[in-house]
Amino acid sequence: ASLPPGPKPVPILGNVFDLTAKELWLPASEWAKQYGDVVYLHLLGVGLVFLNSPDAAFDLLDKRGSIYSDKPALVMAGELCGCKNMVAFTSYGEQSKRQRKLLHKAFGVSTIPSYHPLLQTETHSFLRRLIVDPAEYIKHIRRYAGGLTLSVVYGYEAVSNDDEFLDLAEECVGLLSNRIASGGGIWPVDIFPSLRHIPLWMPGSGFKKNAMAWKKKMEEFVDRPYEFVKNSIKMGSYKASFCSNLLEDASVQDADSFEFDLKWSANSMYSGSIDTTITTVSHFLLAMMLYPEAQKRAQQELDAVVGSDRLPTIADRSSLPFVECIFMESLRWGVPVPLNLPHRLMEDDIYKGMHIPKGSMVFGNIWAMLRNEKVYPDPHNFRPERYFEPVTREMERKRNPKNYVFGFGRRQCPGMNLVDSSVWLLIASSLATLDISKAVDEHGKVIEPVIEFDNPIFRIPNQFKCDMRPRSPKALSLIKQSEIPVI
Ligand code: HEM
Repeated sequence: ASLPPGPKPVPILGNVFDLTAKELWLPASEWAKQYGDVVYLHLLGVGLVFLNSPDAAFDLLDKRGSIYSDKPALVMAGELCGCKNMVAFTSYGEQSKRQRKLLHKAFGVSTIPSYHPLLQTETHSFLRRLIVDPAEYIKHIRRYAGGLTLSVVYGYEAVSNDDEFLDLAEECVGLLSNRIASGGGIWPVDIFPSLRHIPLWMPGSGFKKNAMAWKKKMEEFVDRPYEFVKNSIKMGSYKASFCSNLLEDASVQDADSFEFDLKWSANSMYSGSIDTTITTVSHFLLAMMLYPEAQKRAQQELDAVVGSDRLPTIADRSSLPFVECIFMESLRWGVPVPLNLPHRLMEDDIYKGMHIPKGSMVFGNIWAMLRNEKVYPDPHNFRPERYFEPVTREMERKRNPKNYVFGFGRRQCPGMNLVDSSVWLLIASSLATLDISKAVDEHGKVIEPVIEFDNPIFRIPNQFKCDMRPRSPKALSLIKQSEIPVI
């Protein structure tokens, strides 16, 4: 069988550059139009495979998950910086299976309601921060996602903005996404592994010195919050959390590596939740600003169902079909992780007569799937009402963006059930209380947002100008009244 079709290899280093280019999903989707559902590209001895349709992604990443669930072994990020034990980086095998079992135990559909009160508290704090300083919305989303994860995972309540764990976590997530995994996590030492032996006194060894410092930080980030949980359990005063629940559940503690698995899985959730939440919520804000009719319609629905005397809760969800459409369309239109995270193929494979070589890095092209005009007519526009159009059951399932944005098969996002509640609540609560519109300059002129995407993995719109204010004096007092004070 021959290799899947694809573009001609570009000159060696040019190709590495291509891989780390901004918005790689755009050229990848052009290749999809030209070459079809499975596109192959060769890069310095490694095959890159793009799966451009749901069928191809499910057939391989899901149905053949036993060979498509490995992760590329990254020398710099994994080995030198110590990230290889984080769930998103662990190679497929016993360790990754044990870690994912712990994550499922904590974040399976049935456990999510136990987090509802916490989601509410964090959502309200987010709204309070947002109305004080709307221009810094990214900072507030980061703080929201961080605070939520610290409490869900460690039962730790951040009490101030300069909280030591929040600071440590932000520093480490920043290191991970801006330094260690920037440019797709590919470093010269990943291409020329012998560079790992370069002595520290030699020019060009700077990456190794950095790696040593970063590794130390990452380990601190893994150990300290975990020690906090263990100490609080010892002292007898703690809040139920992912860690405490599992530490008290003898049925999951059979492996010798239990503690190791637990503390690295816990930490992985922190890293997994920040950029993804920033992307998703930024796109929601952007859409509300650019499509005011959709915003109005959702607000009318909320006013009719929830009224103006209280904030929405998860219990209102089934009575708010249009808000649901806004949530789904924000995921579809935003495409938070457009090329998924790469999976590594563990054995040679044949698919529809094409030979896919062992060791290939396989990307699910979620961008192409969610911009498919056959499933989503007028795909570049934010049109939440599209989900009201009557279709067959089969199509109903097929067009639900939640089936794609969280990835595929055995590496699918373990946070997806949590996100389904947390981001929904954040969207519903923001719509109920805020008017979101384009900012206006000092001369009263509307500022058109400039939207660019610099991050190669997560489709995060660079910070844009936006106006967010309480919809009414009553909305303002609801935000202010809700539970704990602003911190
Ligand atoms: C806000 C929306 C989020 C989106 C769109 C999202 C999306 C994704 C995607 C696309 C993957 C890769 C799946 C694959 O390789 O096939 C992933 C992996 C992962 N996500 Fe999420 N995620 C979100 C939030 C979260 C949250 C809140 C958590 C933690 C509580 C989390 C934890 C993880 C972890 C640990 C992995 C690695 C799984 C593995 O490699 O086995 N994510 N996520």
